[in-house]
Amino acid sequence: MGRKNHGKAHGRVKLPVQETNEEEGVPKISPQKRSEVKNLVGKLLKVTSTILPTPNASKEWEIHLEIEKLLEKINKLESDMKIPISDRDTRIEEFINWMKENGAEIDGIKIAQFPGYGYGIKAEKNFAQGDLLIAVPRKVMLTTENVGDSLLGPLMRTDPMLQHMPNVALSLLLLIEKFKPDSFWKPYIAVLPAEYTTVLYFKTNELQELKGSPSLEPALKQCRNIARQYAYFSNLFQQSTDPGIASLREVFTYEQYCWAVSTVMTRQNFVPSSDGKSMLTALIPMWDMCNHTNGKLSTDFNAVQDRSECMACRDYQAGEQIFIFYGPRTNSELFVHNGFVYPDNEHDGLRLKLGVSREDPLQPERSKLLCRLGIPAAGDFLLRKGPDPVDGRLLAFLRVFNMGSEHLKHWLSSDRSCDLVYPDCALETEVESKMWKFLLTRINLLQRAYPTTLEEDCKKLKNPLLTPCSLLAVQLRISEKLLLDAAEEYVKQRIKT
Ligand SMILES: C[S@@+](CC[C@H](N)C(=O)[O-])C[C@H]1O[C@@H](n2cnc3c(N)ncnc32)[C@H](O)[C@@H]1O
Repeated sequence: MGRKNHGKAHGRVKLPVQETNEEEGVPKISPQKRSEVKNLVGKLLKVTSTILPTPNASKEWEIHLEIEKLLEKINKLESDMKIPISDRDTRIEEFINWMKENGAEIDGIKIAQFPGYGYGIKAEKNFAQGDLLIAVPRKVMLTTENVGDSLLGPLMRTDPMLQHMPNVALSLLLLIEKFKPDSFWKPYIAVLPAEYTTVLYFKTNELQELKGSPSLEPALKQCRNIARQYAYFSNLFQQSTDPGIASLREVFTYEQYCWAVSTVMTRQNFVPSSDGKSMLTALIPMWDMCNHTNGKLSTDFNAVQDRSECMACRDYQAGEQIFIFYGPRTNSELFVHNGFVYPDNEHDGLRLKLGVSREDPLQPERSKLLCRLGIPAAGDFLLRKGPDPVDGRLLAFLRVFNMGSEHLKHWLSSDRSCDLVYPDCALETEVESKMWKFLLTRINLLQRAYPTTLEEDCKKLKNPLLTPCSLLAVQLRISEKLLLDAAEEYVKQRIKT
């Protein structure tokens, strides 16, 4: 598909390396600095590959600090390869023309700035729910199907990371296209943000705002994974004798990798492959300018017209911002994977790590009953936002977790054990009361882990000097605390009755 549609844009062309800017190439760094980077990358690979036998937040933080120190040195050395950033604002018209020339249907909408959102899509006429808003032909999408035809093709066929992680492959492809002067996707890449507020862009003091939050651990994991990927590819590119890869080596820095990964993380979608047999990770120009709101998914792939179609998820008046629904994600997930927090999130929830201890003498019985219910004996459970914070899965786990041996025996021999997921299941009062008290203790422990109060956070949010990343961390803390407070109230009511 790629070769047929885009001709030489996908061909194996060597990236030019000159001494000036993004349009012409990237300035080189000295052989001495390159060798220093190589040395630091070796250390980075080692630190990022540390295996912790059990999850340990303070050890994870120590590792993060070590990683940060190495990355700081690497960034300094690689700063010679920095390129000036062009203003995306000045490239919008060219991008819109490119989209239309390539068959996109984008009448009645435009790209505009919205405070607090960056760019977004604005309605220029009225749209009714279900109307077609944006149609993007496959031709302009950047997908993992394009990787095979690119400089990465030979590596893709042998490298396990590229084969198993399509988002990584797409990130590297995006970098290749960014630095290819005649890239077909140049008008698209020119309107992408120059930087992001994903956790990869957080400074140590900004990440510290998450102290006590259950979101700190996944945020640190994300930083560690991306640093490891960078180290892995940096090493690989240094050693490769492939001329295509040698060109990639000249532009590959930690900063550029973070940019590419963050672009893919915050904008990716999935489309069917050209033969319809599998799903591809894809960047969909224009559609990816839409910001998120509560609602229903309203984008689909039209196989007949070979294009992605986005419908209005509600009525829109001319002048309004048009939103889409990204999917049911918690604020913690939006924070770690999408670089924003959505205070009105209907799908918000808080991850509770729960598990039956191997030391528990009743562990075999509990595990057996949980298994019967299709629930793992250890794992992540979600405490939901809203009037009904405990879903059936969590409820059943808590019940089984708090049963005595007689109760377990009863429920293991009962053919009604599936009822344990329902709130109105006729359960022994003793178990019910024990489990609500257990949940209350867990909620209180989480609440006490935060070093600040909700009032202090709300006050901090109003500080005009707060950086965008700190602002997100404080917003996340607030949404977590509000959720915990509401869940605490709910559980206290259950204990009373
Ligand atoms: C797919 S892009 C949307 C276009 C983006 N605003 C831009 O300027 O290119 C997703 C990014 O938009 C921002 N975003 C999307 N929905 C948002 C929301 N409801 N509130 C705040 N930021 C949002 C976040 O920065 C997110 O990473």
